Amino acid sequence: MTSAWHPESRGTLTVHTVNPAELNVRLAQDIAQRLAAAIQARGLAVLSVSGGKSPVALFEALRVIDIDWSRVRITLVDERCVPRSHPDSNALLVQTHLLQDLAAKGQLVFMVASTAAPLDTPATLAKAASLALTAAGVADVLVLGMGADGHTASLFPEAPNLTDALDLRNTQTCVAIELAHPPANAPYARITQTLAQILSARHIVLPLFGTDKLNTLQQAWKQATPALPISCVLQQTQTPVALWLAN
Ligand SMILES: O=C(O)[C@H](O)[C@@H](O)[C@H](O)[C@H](O)COP(=O)(O)O
Repeated sequence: MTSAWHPESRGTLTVHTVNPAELNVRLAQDIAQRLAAAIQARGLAVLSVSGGKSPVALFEALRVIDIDWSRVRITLVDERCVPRSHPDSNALLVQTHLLQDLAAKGQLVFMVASTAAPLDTPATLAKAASLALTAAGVADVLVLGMGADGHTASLFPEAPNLTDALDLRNTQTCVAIELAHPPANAPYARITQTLAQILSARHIVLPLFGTDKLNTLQQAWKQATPALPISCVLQQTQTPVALWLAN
């Protein structure tokens, strides 16, 4: 973000600009409060999380907060098509950093991304993940990340089926994404919630650190464009979105 640009809250989009050292703790508290309120209201809560590196500190801050984790169902916003024991598996990331602590043991409904069954293809994994998402129910909180290229979840600008995945009339909840040139740090086929599924959440949070991402955010702030899939989340007015920015 250029120093002159500070996004302001607008409509269903709330901006929290926070001291970087406090951001994950404050966001974890906000998420925990929302999950506790959902448990109070409906007897259970659903938390849907993205992978990547950014959420690790958030998961560590979240897992020590004392809510009734046995009533929390956790799903993945997206997953790499690797075994769940693979170091780049988002499922493993959640298992390692969020569920490590007893207090965070929860009823896990995971998007299935294990290649345990050798015949599993990204398409069959996406189907299995759709079933898991349906079983979990509407996400009370959905945590997004964003790449400097403007992707979110595994909705990458160059995904061959991006138009379908962004089409709000698409009734699929999860689709396979197979990129001709996947990111070097995670060169895998993926499965991802569709935009419609992401926006079915009751509340979306997007924590962002780093100037490169804030510069991308500034572009996405202007208009919705498939060239920056995150812009389709920022420009919609159906679902509350909270941006948590490090100042
Ligand atoms: O599986 C993934 O990689 C994530 O779901 C992805 O969408 C992530 O949120 C962004 O790529 C940002 O990743 P970082 O937090 O590592 O920058």
